Amino acid sequence: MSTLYDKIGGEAAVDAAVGLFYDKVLADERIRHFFDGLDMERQHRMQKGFLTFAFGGPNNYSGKSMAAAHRKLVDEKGLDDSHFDAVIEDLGATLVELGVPDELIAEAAGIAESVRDAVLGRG
Ligand code: HEM
Repeated sequence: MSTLYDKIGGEAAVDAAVGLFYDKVLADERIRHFFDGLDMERQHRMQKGFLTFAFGGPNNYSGKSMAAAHRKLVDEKGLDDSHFDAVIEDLGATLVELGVPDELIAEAAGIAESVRDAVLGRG
């Protein structure tokens, strides 16, 4: 059965989406401050890791848990649901621009939702 990742277009789609998504996140006044001062490599790890995950892609990510990766942001910078909502919105806008059908966008948002509590340190 083909996964959402395959349906969206696999790694090529992730690569196409990374640049667009990055521009939206950094232009988004609700969340851009979380990325201030991060080097490009870390930025890229976040964007690509986020998109691959949201597309249900191959789980090559071997870094920290979602909770550990975002703990400082929650504890020191007040990362909360409103910021999570903003990222999901930017993801949706990115995929609309790439011509991804609505039902696949909804699927990607659903996958991202599945780690909301972990990212926000609620378990
Ligand atoms: C589905 C939700 C999310 C996923 C799958 C995700 C994924 C990731 C991944 C894979 C990393 C890299 C961790 C590492 O290798 O060190 C990361 C780091 C990061 N994430 Fe997320 N993220 C999500 C939500 C968010 C949200 C809502 C924000 C802020 C608005 C955010 C901001 C960041 C930042 C700033 C880093 C870098 C932290 C650092 O390097 O110190 N993430 N995220």
